[in-house]
Amino acid sequence: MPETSSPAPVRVALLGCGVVGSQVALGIVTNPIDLAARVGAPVELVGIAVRSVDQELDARIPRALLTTDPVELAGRADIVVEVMGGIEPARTAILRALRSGAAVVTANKALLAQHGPELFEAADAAGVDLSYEAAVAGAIPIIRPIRESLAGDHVRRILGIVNGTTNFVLDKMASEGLELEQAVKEAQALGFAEADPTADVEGYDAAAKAAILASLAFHTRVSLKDVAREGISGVTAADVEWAKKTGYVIKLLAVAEVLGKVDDGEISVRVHPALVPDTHPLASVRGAFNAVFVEADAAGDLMFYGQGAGGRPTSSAVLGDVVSAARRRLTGGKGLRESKDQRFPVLPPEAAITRYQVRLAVADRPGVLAQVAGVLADHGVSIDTVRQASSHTEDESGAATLIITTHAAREASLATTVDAVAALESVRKIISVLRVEGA
Ligand SMILES: NC(=O)C1=CN([C@@H]2O[C@H](COP(=O)(O)OP(=O)(O)OC[C@H]3O[C@@H](n4cnc5c(N)ncnc54)[C@H](O)[C@@H]3O)[C@@H](O)[C@H]2O)C=CC1
Ligand SMILES: N[C@@H](CC=O)C(=O)O
Ligand code: NA
Repeated sequence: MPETSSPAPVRVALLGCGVVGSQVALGIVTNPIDLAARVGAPVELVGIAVRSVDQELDARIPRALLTTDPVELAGRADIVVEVMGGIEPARTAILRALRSGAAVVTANKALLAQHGPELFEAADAAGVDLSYEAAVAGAIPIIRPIRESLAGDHVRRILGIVNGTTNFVLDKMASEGLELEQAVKEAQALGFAEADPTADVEGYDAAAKAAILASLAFHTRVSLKDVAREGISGVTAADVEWAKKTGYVIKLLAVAEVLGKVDDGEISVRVHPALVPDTHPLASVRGAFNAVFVEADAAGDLMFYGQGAGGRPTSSAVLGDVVSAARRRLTGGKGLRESKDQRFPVLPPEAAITRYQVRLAVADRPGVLAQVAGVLADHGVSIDTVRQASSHTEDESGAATLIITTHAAREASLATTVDAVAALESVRKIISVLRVEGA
């Protein structure tokens, strides 16, 4: 019988062995036969970069692979998996890997949203893959569907719950009446939160993911600084309670949409807490789960749902990218190029079109509602619904509460209108202003 030579192993370097990295390592070391069968060659873990070689490690992960030099390790592998987080040394290590001809798999949305162009150019120049399925919505396959499956369609709008921590926190506030800080601590203990949870709470993590999704969906480079961002630290227990009473739930949403012609318009990309009707599919997304709702011209509405955070779920997306990159390594061919030919202008935040629900405390006397409605009309903002709660509310004693929901208008005119309403003598206080999406 002729002797067939077995293919050389595909060498994988793992940069980071924390919540995600440890699960990736376990996926490789505990599953070698399956991985080899899927790839067509053995997959060999050649090193693991960590901050300290004394860090806790699952006994199945060989300690001998540990190093504290991620940049050096990045130069001696066929595939480099970056799950350290942060900007440096992740950026330098990835550039080193790409320039040495290695494919890179990363979960680092913060890095991609800030330094994407430099990294994609290095990947294009080397003709290798730079894959990042885990960077948006953890385990949910969303990068590949938008980048590849929908590449022949026009995406009009993306509405996503893309941060597990804040969804978990808002859910805990609504269902168990927990305070925000207490719920954040639980999310940290469960491994959902970023190293600094401010990135989750203040919407930076979701904004980075929104930039990545918008870039792919609209074939335009969108970076973190293009995304209007507001986190959930201003959301109160009373907001959550009123949302429920008025038929909504509060979600931190990432919104990316084309305004105007689908192939020649302008795009708006933003992250903010929003009231979502309790009948909308996104309203039923609980805990740390994520969901991305995509509206495309030909495909219509699509929804992608699953675990958006956590070590094991996220490792599924990382390992999927590793298998794809390893297969390409074996079969040959260049990595996928970045698609950035459309160049839609990105609108400033004030040009976004949205709806507001304004909750305000007003003097409890006749004629006040008409006054407030008059100000809205003067500013060309039309009212969808008004609700008046009984006097002596919890928000302001001796006052009545008005809850006004507007029709869609430019963000700038809605903001000016709220200022004009606040200036009325009969208005004691604007208690909260929340945007309404998905209605
Ligand atoms: N935890 C999650 O649910 C998800 C995390 N991600 C992303 O995955 C990446 C990693 O996140 P986690 O695993 O949660 O972080 P982690 O903090 O649990 O782990 C980080 C690992 O990288 C190592 N590391 C950090 N800086 C290093 C340096 N300078 N040199 C050598 N090693 C270094 C640490 O020793 C640790 O092993 C981040 O980019 C994060 O945004 C993405 C999706 C979900
Ligand atoms: N901190 C992030 C982790 C996944 O990207 C989140 O909470 O979603
Ligand atoms: Na994903």
